Amino acid sequence: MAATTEPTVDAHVADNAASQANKKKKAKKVVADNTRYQGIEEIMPVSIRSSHAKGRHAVASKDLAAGTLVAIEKATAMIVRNQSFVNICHCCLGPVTMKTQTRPKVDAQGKQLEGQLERFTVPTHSCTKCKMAAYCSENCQNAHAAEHAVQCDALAECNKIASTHEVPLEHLRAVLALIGRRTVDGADNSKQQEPEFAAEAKDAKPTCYNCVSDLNPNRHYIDRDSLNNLPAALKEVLALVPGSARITLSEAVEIACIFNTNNHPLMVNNHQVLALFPFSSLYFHHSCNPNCVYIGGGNGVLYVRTISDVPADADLTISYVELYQPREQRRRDLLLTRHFWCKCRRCSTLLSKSVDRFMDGIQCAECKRGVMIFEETKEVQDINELMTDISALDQEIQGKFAECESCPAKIEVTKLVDVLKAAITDYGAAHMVLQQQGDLKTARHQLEKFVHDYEEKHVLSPYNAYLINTYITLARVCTQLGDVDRAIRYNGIVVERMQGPPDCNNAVPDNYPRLAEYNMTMGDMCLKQAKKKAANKTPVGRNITRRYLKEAKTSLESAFKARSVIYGADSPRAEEASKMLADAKKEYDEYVKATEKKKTKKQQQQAVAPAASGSDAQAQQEGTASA
Ligand SMILES: C[S@+](CC[C@H](N)C(=O)[O-])C[C@H]1O[C@@H](n2cnc3c(N)ncnc32)[C@H](O)[C@@H]1O
Repeated sequence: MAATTEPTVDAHVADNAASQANKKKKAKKVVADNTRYQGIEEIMPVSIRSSHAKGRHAVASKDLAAGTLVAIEKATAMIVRNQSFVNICHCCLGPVTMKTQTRPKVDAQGKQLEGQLERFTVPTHSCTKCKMAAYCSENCQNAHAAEHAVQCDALAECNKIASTHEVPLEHLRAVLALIGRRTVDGADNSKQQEPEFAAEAKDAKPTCYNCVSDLNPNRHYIDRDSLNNLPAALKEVLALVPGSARITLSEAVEIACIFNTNNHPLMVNNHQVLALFPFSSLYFHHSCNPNCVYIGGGNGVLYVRTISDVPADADLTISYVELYQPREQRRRDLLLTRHFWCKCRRCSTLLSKSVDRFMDGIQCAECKRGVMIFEETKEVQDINELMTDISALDQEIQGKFAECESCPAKIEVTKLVDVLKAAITDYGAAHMVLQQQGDLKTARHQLEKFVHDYEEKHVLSPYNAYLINTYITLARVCTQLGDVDRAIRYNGIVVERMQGPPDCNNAVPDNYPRLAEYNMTMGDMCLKQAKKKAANKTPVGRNITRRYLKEAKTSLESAFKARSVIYGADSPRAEEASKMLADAKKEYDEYVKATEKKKTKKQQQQAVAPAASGSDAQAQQEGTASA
């Protein structure tokens, strides 16, 4: 991979087509070599395998309990996303502090306004030359210096180059970040490197640059416009990289596609980071019913943990997309972002036999119980085809009927598709009010109307993903509007339905991170609301308080269990859930005790009262008698 003579952009595009075709042919014959990655087997309970059918993949080396750590990997390269650019450190992802400065004020034409100054904020530590890297401290800036030095001149021009060639800025930044890694690894001196695996995050070293070329760029799936413009943009970028660190244009395009296809988004304090973890991307395949999760820690470290018990030899899988979506939506998301058509077991099962039918389906207008679905069979091979060939679906459904699974009713598939299309349009319109106008009250009204039109009128299955996603938004909107009782009700619907119908429930896996967070929110809201409602001493008030406290306990118990599995029993997130659970239990026990005490006192009084009135009567009688 050493620097060689630069090919022209056109030659590069032609080369690509040929090398892609060759690679496709080769891929069928060659079983990948795992040697470079075998070190992981010594420290983690995984076996790494390679086969014609699955390519490289990881399996459990023994029976694993839910919550077992199966990999720790530090990113080869990461980029803080454009919108969070100055918020988190480009070295360790810690928070960046800002300082205020002043500068001469200018008018709309850029003319300096005499004697007028304006204040603006900049990161306390940043590269003053390119202004494209922010840090949390001087230490981090120094630690990143060698990696940054080879990128600095190019980063300074990146914005301009990206907009001239109409390519995403992040594609260019990703290539530069990888060039930075390659330099500090010493790969520019053709040094052979091996990935070093660690059992603890503190010992993890970034996976070396050389492993990047093992990843699949899935170039034929990337949208043609950005792929066509990329070589010219990267050519300009490479010209600004110091000669010793420079790579060939072909290699730059290849690693841009690899980063684009294989990066994992990490959320760090609500800021998004894109990071490349070659080992995890290579060996943990995607499944829509995964048995592992990946969790991004600070410092660009990725943890992979089992979320269910996994028997020895079973494939270890993670999900690259949001799971509570209709199957076709998940597949399209994967095609757009990861550039492959999902063939996991869940997606390969007939829709009519899968829990997916509820998320996709409409409700039978006759019996108002059964779901009706359209069994879509067409595999989309190419993203460009997906964008352009909308008539394919129309042709496929002509003259077909969908049957109700509970009664003999049938409808034309074209009508079923019309219902779904209308639901998607209305769903989009209701959410648009929120996004564009930010008007919470109107948005709530629209979202509740969607629920009324599609659930209460029995149009969509109650488990349909558009309905659940509407409840998710409604819970958030009601919280913002201060209607906590309603927010609790909507959040409760989400928690209950997200697991799928009772007799068919693995719409999301056990210990699914999003579900854990909805349980956490539920527990938090119920606990706070119960404390407020406790002031209401009427029987109704007491009932509500007790119900909320009970709900808080149940939700927090689930959240604590799930967070311990997902993040580890000693993680700060599990600890937070444990503290809240202890608080909920204490509040519940004390409330029950206090109300029981009151009840007993009242009962005693009531028990004494008839006796007292009895003796009064007797006394009266006696009195009368004595009188
Ligand atoms: C780089 S990794 C896996 C490594 C791959 N097995 C190999 O040896 O090159 C991700 C790639 O595996 C394939 N893949 C993973 N999960 C898949 C799934 N559920 N359905 C179809 N292909 C999948 C896709 O081609 C994807 O781009």
